[in-house]
Amino acid sequence: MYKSLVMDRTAVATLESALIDIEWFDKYTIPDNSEDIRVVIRDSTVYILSNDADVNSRFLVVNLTENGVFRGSESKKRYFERILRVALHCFDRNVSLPIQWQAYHDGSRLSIYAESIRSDDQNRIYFDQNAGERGNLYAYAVTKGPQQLFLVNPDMVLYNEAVRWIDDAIYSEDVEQPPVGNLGILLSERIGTYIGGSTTLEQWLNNRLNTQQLKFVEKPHSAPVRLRGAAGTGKTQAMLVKCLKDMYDDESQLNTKTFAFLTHSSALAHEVVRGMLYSLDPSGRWQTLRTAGGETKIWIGTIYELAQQHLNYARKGVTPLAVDGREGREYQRILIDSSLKRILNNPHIVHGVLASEAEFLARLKNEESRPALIEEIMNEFACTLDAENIHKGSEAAEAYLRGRREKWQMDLPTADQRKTILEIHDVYRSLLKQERFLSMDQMIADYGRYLHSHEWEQLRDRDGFDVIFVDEYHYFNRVEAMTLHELFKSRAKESGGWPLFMAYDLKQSVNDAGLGGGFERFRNPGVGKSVEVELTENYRSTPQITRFLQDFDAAFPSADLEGEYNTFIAHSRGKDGEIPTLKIYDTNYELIDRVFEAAVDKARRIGGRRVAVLCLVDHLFDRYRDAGRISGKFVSIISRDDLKELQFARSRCVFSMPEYVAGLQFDTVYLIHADRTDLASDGFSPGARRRYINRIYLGASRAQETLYLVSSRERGGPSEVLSGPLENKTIVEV
Ligand SMILES: Nc1ncnc2c1ncn2[C@@H]1O[C@H](COP(=O)(O)OP(=O)(O)OP(=O)(O)O)[C@@H](O)[C@H]1O
Repeated sequence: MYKSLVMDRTAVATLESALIDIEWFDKYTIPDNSEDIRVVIRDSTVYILSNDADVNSRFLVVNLTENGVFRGSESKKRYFERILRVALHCFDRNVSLPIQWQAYHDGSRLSIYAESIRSDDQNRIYFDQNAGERGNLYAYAVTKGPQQLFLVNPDMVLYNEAVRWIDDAIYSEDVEQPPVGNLGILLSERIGTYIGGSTTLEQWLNNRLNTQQLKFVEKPHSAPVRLRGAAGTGKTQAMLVKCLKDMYDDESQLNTKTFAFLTHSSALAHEVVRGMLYSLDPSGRWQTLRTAGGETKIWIGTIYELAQQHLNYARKGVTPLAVDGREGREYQRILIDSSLKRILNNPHIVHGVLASEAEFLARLKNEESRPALIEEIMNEFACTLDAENIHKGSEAAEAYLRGRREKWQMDLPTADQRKTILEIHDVYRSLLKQERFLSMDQMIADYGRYLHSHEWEQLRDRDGFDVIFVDEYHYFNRVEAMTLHELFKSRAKESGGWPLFMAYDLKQSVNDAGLGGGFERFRNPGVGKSVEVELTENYRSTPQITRFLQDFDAAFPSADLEGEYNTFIAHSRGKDGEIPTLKIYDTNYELIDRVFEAAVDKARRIGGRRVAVLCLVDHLFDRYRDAGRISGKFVSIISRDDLKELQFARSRCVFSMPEYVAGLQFDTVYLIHADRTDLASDGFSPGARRRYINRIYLGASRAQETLYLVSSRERGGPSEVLSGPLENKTIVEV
């Protein structure tokens, strides 16, 4: 019924974190308790305006007609979410666009994918970022499949009609009263606001931070600092307090420094980090700050997004393959499986290279242990070959064949075995190429080269940063970590080193990315010798859950990882709660039925986004997600980029795997399938064992109040790693 929608920046930011249902798109109304934003209608345009809007503001204009952005779309909600994010990106410059959206620029025109790359239709949404030549963002069309930007032209008559009444709407007193009934919108908090609570920056600095956190926050910008601490010790919190404090301090002085806050996941940056910043300063002032020279003061996002900004891949028609989500990994697994099969049919390998490697060949051929083997190979590709830019025929390959291997790496004692892995890798790369996919590691390798180019040498003092914070440093592989110091402006170096602040907990990493390049890169991350600050008090979990985590700690291998791996878990600062429990069911079906019954019951009482069922086994996770018996009971998070789904949980619980909810916390966690079978199988190397234990630790440490571990007799009963805690009664069987 309306032809266009017009919103100012603050209204966009408010709606971007709101829960919007499909009904909202019938009327575009806002609840009347929202003090900051209001709706005004003029002709056939809806204006959603905040108190900040004035004639000089920049506006988002959306074409709602039949030829507009929702044309034929079943998923207006998702399209609209993306449009809002593009608007924030365009207005603030410090909000990045996830690389999976494949943003493509041409002059002021921009297009992105309208939906997840998992969806079949390849619709793209089109924008003009300088509509009417006054910096407005006009979302004007959608096409099936990508088209040349200059061929998709905006309807400017509609645009002019939409902006004609802006001034009038801003000063208008006649605000639309919302009808009674379901408006389809709930103005809600970001996920990070829930983690950060309602404590402001000042309160944190005056009386909340503990001594160690304060010590970290007060560190000067003259050397890199590494912040180590177990899960829930307040690493992210301390990093954000420091980031905001340093930014505001600089603003009140010379106001020259620019800051970057990097994480490994785009959604974590956008939902959690920004939400926590909003908690620290609800005015949101930090996001529009500029330096005296007019530069955006803070940039928040992933290193991939920075790489994409600089390399502009979308223009070149190649798609980076994201592997930290379930689908990306599954796809990678299929490619590795095909590559392996091809190699096993290659007589040159089977009868030549592996002629005297009967045992290894049998391992490659064994179909039963294939999934575990593929897992190992995937880790070898990501954390050694791709991370170090090693491939068949390259110079580095020679060193790979003969070099010494670290204990954490896949067990490949002979050159012939490694040669075979290189061959599999080579086939895998050609399969990727056929699909015009680029792995993230290849993208970062290219980015590393770009950062050494003359072009960057010219641009770094304009586009680089003075201070860089890196959360989740344990997810950064060696090559990614090496790009960090190239991102500084050249003036950032003070006497001792560069201001790089990194937080990590190697035990939370479910792959070995953080181990590549040895521990030296933590102590000296290429920008000078780092100073260590260790956090030891757990603020997330109850004393009972913390005691279980301490006990479980003994299951980790130690010694060989030079102290960086070990984090000390001291006591909890939380209130007392129940002792974590272990539940054992006879069959997988019984397990899943009972767990979801209980989880949904709890979700109804305390809210779905506070209850999580986390599965430890990939194939079971996939199977259950499609199982009719629990459908409708959960929202699933199958990649780190799905975090927004949490907001739609309501009375359903969250269903995911530990690695996709890293950085988050839940009141209640059911950690399912901590079964004996997994560690008992032959295919498990020491590395795979460590990663498995990391996964349990990561999952269990998401719980604040209540933790259940759940096993199935069908898969051998409780995992052996639980025997210590069971003996010490830090977990009790019920
Ligand atoms: N000094 C403190 N006093 C009270 N609460 C705190 C303190 N420090 C952190 N917290 C709270 O503890 C919770 C966990 O903090 P945070 O997410 O920063 O931990 P983390 O070390 O980054 O955890 P993880 O590594 O598991 O992601 C948050 O709710 C945070 O606000």
